[in-house]
Amino acid sequence: MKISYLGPKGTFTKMAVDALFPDEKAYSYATIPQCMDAVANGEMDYCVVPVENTIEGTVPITMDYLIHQVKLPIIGEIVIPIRQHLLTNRKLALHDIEAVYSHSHAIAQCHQFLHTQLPQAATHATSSTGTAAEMVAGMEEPAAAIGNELAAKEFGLTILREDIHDYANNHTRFFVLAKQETNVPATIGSGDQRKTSLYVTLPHDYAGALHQVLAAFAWRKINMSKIESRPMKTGLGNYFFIMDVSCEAEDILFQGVQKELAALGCNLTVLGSYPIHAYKEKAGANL
Ligand SMILES: O=C(O)C(=O)C[C@]1(C(=O)O)C=C[C@@H](O)C=C1
Repeated sequence: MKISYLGPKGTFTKMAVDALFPDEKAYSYATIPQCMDAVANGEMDYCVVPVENTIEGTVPITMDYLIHQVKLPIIGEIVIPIRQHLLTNRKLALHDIEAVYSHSHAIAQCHQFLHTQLPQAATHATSSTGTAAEMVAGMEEPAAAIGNELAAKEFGLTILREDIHDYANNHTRFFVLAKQETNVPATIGSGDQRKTSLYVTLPHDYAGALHQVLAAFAWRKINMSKIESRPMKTGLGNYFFIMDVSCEAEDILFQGVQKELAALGCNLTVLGSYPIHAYKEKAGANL
């Protein structure tokens, strides 16, 4: 089994891969779209991609690429705790740090820390937190990376400040994508708890359109755990809606929703029905 993930080493995505596929070979790619392409073109069996963070919300590149570019079913989900640390290649005083490197989502999770503790430092977005750690490891100038303990270990960095994310409850949700709906690998979980992700486009803009969509789920008592609007990229004000619901796409009630929305002229596309992996933090792990 081959799994692609956002590399190089020491990324949060790698932590998710290690939890989901402890015994499989994982291959690092430089970007999230490259991870997905590798599954679409058959190089890899699965990819693990970040989709949503407690502090910063959706990872737009993942959802946009999944919906507009590659059609890969979601076959699993994992949520892992995120601890952001300030990493340097030597002992430095905070006021001497001139630049901070990290993934844009990691920088966004630490805005307040950067604003109050490192006002002099320029921030630079990198393709992942692992890339930032790798870059900072080789720098002469006083710079820091934002990343996890795994990255500190992999690249021999010092943790100058621990837990610099602005809100204590910091978690990121990851999807497992496959080329087609398959038997889900046992480590992802067969789970009693399952979800379906989908998106809905409205036929046109009219009063109560979204209300009608929501009502189709509501009166069938299908619980919706997330709804988000994303631009259709066709013109200002044109949006579609991504939703997560707590049932299977095969559920008779869900099929009723599909029929009702079709009758209203809406388009409902299922992105996947999948189990939720129960993440267990390793005892003593500082991750
Ligand atoms: O850069 C990493 O370490 C990643 O795995 C990417 C990513 C993300 O895109 O949200 C994953 C988890 C954290 O929220 C920060 C960054």
